[in-house]
Amino acid sequence: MGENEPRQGADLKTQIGLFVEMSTPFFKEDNGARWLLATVVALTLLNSGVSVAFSYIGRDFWTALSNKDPAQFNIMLQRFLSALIAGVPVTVFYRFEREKLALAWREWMTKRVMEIYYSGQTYYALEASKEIDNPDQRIAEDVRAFTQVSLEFLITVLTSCIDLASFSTILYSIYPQLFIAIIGYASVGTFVTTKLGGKLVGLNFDQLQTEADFRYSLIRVRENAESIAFYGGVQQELNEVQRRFGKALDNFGQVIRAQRNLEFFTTGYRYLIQVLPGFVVAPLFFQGKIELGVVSQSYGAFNHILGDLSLIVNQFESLSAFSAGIDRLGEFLERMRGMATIANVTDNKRGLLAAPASTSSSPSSSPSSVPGHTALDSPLKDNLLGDDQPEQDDGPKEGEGVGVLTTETAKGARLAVEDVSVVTPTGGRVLMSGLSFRLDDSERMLIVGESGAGKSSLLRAMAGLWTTGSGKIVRPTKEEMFFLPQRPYCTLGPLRDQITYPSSHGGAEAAGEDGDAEAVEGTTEGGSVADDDELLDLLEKVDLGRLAVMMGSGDAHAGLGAVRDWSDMLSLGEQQRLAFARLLYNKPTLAILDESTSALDLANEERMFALLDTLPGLSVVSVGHRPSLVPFHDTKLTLASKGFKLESTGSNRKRGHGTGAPTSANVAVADSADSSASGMR
Ligand SMILES: Nc1ncnc2c1ncn2[C@@H]1O[C@H](COP(=O)(O)OP(=O)(O)OP(=O)(O)O)[C@@H](O)[C@H]1O
Repeated sequence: MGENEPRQGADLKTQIGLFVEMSTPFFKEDNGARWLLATVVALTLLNSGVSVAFSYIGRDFWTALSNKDPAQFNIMLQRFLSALIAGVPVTVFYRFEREKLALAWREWMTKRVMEIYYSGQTYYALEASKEIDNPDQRIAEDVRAFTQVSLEFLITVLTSCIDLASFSTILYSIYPQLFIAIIGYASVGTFVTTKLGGKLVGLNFDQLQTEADFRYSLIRVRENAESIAFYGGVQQELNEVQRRFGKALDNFGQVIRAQRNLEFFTTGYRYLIQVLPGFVVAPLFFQGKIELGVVSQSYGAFNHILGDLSLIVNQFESLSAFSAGIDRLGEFLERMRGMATIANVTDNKRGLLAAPASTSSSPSSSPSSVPGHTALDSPLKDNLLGDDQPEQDDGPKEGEGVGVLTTETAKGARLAVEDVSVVTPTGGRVLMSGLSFRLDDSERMLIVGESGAGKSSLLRAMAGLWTTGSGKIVRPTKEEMFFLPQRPYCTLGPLRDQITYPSSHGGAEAAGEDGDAEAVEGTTEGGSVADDDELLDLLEKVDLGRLAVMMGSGDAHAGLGAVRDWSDMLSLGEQQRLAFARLLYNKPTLAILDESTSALDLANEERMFALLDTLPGLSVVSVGHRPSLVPFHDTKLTLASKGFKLESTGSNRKRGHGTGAPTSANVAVADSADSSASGMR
């Protein structure tokens, strides 16, 4: 995860703007939220009333006691009990409704941020751009802190306003000059505190980041434990984890030093309050114009008001942590909003938290939200391209501005690559240019070439993940296309989900995924919409039938509901075979396979390719190094540093549908490619 340069917090005006932009949409969009807020405000007022009532009742109670007045004492006792009956529910509900609002706000905001993050290919683009560190922490932690602290702050401000209104009147009536003195004192205090403590905002920002980086390094070791153990690389990992921990500690050292410096002022500020009112009203007292009781009353009022006016001085440390959180969240949302993938589907004027039009439903139900089966309709041009980069008609050359590789989807289409150049999104390296070919119904093409030649990158362009370059790619809709990435991916959830992924109807509900701990390890109930027999049949086909039996302790149907860490448990080859079962289940018309049999023995490889024949009309583009792959394909595209070459493999494989040899279109392209294979790198 990227480790950004230490940064300064945004200025106050920007922060206030960000705060308003991030805090208002919940209350604008959700009627229930407005009611809840109104209830909380009303209960805050009532709660203040309860405190005042108790203070008066307490005063009279003690007066009756000291006056030895039993009748008055009994009356006060009754009043106290009545106030207790009325006051307790107010105080309890005041707290409960506040927590309820905080919970509802967090739920709304976290869901909205996740919708934005998972819409289109934002999560992928953000990861590729490396510009935002630890999005996980921003979604999980920063949103929670934002909603909670905002609410606390709102309540504090509200209570302070009520307090201020009541005690200002008292103080002003005692001595107007004292009132003016208090305003001046609080203003100077606030100004000096913000100046002295300004550094804390940036330091708190860095603290959040360094802590997240440290946590990420620990998670990486856990996730790659086996590889690290094989390499014996634990010392190096430990060094890195310690380095990151050291950075977090160093920064925290700076935080406490900045806090210490600030406290020299704030502590003095607080002590001075003890003599300041006396200093102002003493002349009046010495002249006999006021009594000692008035001096003591003015002290009480002064302290109340100063407490209210000194919110910033007293709360600066927590406010600075809060403002660092605003910064991180604002940066995250702004970066996502800046991406074409979001900008295309939303109205930018509606603000940072506007819902992406493409994800009105929950992110998990959208196939575009998950790796492995990519959304193909929203290219990431701004993110992967940067702003103001010119479009090019001709193939780009090294060092030139980067153009846009356009992609078109057409239902029922296969694949047409028209004069395509692919450029790396960072560094602008031209991987290939002037590439054209067409893949028809049932045709299969193998892409080969030296490591780093750009094979996977061409697949990324076909999937719409990379749009840097030029030319046009026509492909089927995302539902008709299936992509098996180089690294097999196993989703969290039961075995059933591993086969149906990314179709969401396979078993998320069946696995009881509403947050129960059972989803981590164990066996879940069946009851999926998907036909379990069909799923077991698919497992048999890819030679994984015993897996379900084993997981279900002899009952294969029960085994489909077993939840394990599949990526960890299954061998690479087993995961690759599982991916083929997934492909068969999803029945695409175009399959894109990136070295998807690299971990299989030759017999299993043949078996997997034979399974592809069972999907009628399926066209395949695969990438692979092994010569054994050639007979399973009709054409071969060779990518090399000097150019590319497209040729027939001469395979006489039996097709499910279509002709037995490369089409005339392909042959024509192959010829021209042969003669003009140039313009690369
Ligand atoms: N996000 C990126 N930004 C810049 N360069 C990248 C990025 N991703 C990959 N590259 C570079 O692009 C080149 C082509 O990578 P690609 O993964 O397409 O190679 P490949 O032909 O599939 O290699 P292999 O056979 O080793 O998998 C490599 O030099 C790689 O370092």
